[in-house]
Amino acid sequence: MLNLAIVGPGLVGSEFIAQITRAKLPFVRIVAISNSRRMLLNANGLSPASWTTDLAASSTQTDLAELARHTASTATGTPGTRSVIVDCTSSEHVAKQYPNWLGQGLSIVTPNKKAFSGDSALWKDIFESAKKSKSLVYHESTVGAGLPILSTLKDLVETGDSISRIEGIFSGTLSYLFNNFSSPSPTVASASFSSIVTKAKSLGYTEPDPRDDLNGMDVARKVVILARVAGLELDLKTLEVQNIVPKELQSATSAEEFMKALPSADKHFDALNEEARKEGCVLRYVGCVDPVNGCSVKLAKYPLSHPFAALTGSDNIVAFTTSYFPSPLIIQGAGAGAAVTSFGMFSDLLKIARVNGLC
Ligand SMILES: NC(=O)C1=CN([C@@H]2O[C@H](COP(=O)(O)OP(=O)(O)OC[C@H]3O[C@@H](n4cnc5c(N)ncnc54)[C@H](OP(=O)(O)O)[C@@H]3O)[C@@H](O)[C@H]2O)C=CC1
Ligand SMILES: N[C@@H](CC=O)C(=O)O
Ligand code: NA
Repeated sequence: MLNLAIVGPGLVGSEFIAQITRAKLPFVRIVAISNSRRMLLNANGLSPASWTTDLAASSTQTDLAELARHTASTATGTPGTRSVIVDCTSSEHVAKQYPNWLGQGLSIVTPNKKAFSGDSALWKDIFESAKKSKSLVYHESTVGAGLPILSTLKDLVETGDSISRIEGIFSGTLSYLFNNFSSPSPTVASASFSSIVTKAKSLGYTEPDPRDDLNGMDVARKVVILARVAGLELDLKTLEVQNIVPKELQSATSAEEFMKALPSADKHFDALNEEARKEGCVLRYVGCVDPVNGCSVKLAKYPLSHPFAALTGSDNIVAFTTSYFPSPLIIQGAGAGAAVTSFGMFSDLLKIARVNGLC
């Protein structure tokens, strides 16, 4: 069996529960669900049909240490059973628990970027703890949502390839935003910048706080994760990141206040777009990992003939230039949204099931 604790059943977490419920896998059971306030624990399995109302009615306050103890204990003394915490939050506090959880024999599946892009000491602790306790950590959805970007990179590295450059559009939100706002087609009249951000939020592409997308930090975190999986030492603190939020909006005290004020920046973005258009280019927000020339995260102009200019929807695109692939290996597709993100987490879960001989 795989006994799951779902931490953070928000947009992505509830879609994940829906996907595993639809799949009716006989070896998967949810033994805990917790949001930031309440939790449900049941070693025999929670009801996937009524978890929303059950959680809302629960009088048990969230206690992550108790949740971990409970979840780990459901596998104790039961050969062939593994307990997995599925962290669907964007919380740094939750991410900091991973080394301890892994040490208790719990495995981790997560789309939360915080643990892998934060302090490099946390990265080391996580993987050392996992190795020591033979626990598993999978985080495919932290880069390009469900697109097989990290598994491909890991395979390249582990088969002895040498990475020359990883370049791409890694934000579903910024892809959707600039594909619509800065279209290569002269006949497409773009909607206002602020209204496209609002649409991206309603489609579930943005971070819980859309400022984390627009300030470049979401892409920066992905670039750090890619660099580290490629074997480089990179830290958020030393990476140059272009924040596209105009200065006067940077002091907004909440996401709501920021979204309300965003239309005042529309003229600024219109001017940037017009400047690119006059040069025969479009605007795209791009991340790059380059072991020799350095890593970067910035808004840049691309000619209409460039593959980045032809992107549509919330697509991500990544080009790996390596010794094996001097003509780059390219992965492209929807890179944000609850369905594709959960797909990536579900595939990670199946990897754990395979290691355990369950499928
Ligand atoms: N949307 C996308 O396309 C993608 C998202 N991701 C990542 O997926 C993750 C989830 O995003 P999303 O579903 O949009 O986020 P939501 O804001 O919808 O959900 C977050 C959930 O986390 C819970 N939570 C927050 N802090 C804690 C805590 N300390 N303890 C327990 N639960 C907590 C919240 O509980 P409460 O309701 O009580 O606050 C809520 O249930 C993020 O890390 C995001 O970066 C990754 C790839 C793509
Ligand atoms: N907000 C992110 C979600 C996935 O990581 C994005 O837009 O790509
Ligand atoms: Na991915």
